[in-house]
Amino acid sequence: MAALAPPVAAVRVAVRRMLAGLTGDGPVLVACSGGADSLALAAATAFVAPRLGRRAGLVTVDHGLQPGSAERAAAVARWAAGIGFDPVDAVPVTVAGRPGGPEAAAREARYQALVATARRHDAAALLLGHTRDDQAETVLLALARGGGPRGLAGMPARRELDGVPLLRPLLDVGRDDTRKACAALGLTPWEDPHNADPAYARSRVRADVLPALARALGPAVLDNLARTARLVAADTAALDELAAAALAAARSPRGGLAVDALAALLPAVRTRVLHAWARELGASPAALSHRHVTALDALVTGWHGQGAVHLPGGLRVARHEGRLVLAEPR
Ligand SMILES: Nc1ncnc2c1ncn2[C@@H]1O[C@H](COP(=O)(O)OP(=O)(O)OP(=O)(O)O)[C@@H](O)[C@H]1O
Repeated sequence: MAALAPPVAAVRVAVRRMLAGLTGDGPVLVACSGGADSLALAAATAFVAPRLGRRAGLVTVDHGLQPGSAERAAAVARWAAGIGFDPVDAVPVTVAGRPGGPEAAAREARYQALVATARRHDAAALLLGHTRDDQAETVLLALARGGGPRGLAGMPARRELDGVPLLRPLLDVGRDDTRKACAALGLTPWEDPHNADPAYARSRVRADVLPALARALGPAVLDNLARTARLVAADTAALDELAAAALAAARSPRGGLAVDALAALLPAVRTRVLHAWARELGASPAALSHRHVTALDALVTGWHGQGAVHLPGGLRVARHEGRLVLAEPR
């Protein structure tokens, strides 16, 4: 018997690690575009899941944005059914008419369809094919955009979306390995033209910035960026927990938050408390910026009788009798 190619083994090990601790009886569902990352993930899951006593399903989304996209989705679904995935779904979505740019709209439509499919099948988890390279790109983009620790924490290996556990087993596997794994298994990945389109910041990071960094600083750069994300994610989770407890303790029985309690907090905890509270009041997370939180913070730490702070969604927060309170809309 031919020896197992190391990249194939690396992807299988990563998937086995992630699935080993999974609870729930339903199938695991691989989100597969047909690209090298999710194709390698799918092939590994088809091998590993049954050996762990789990059913493996696959879902592919047709964004309908390129000629031939329906055929691509159908080809992925045929391949999946042929190697034993069950259930297999090819789900068409409508991207036009959603808010945000085309990339954000496609992403939103994709996640909605993926999660809806996972719920329909009572899936134990939805598996995504993001790799260490994707993580490194995410961290660099967040750094360049001033995203703060939450951005630098990158993509989590596990999180829940609408009750569905989203898992990213390949965050420690390089894109090189997913390509090599596909080649070793005789699989031909679909090349998404968007991935090479210089109109997208992520494509430019992928094609120009990361290779330049690796040339200048050595190939460990990718690993180091991904490790940075893990370290920051752990710190961020700890700060979030402290902030949740501090928010509960700062609530005033008369409504709003007590300024004294807020003033006693460390700045990193206080800004998180204010951010969480503003979201609770109804400010949309996407529109809530550093500037808004800084203005709220000034009501606590730089008080000089200033007026109410305006938050997204027409909300106004004022300092009143030692509390931060939601002011009446004008
Ligand atoms: N059309 C799709 N249908 C199903 N899942 C998708 C689709 N597009 C992306 N995904 C899932 O989201 C993950 C990230 O996709 P994205 O396009 O951001 O990265 P990528 O590196 O190009 O991944 P891939 O090589 O697998 O296409 C994919 O690995 C896959 O799990």
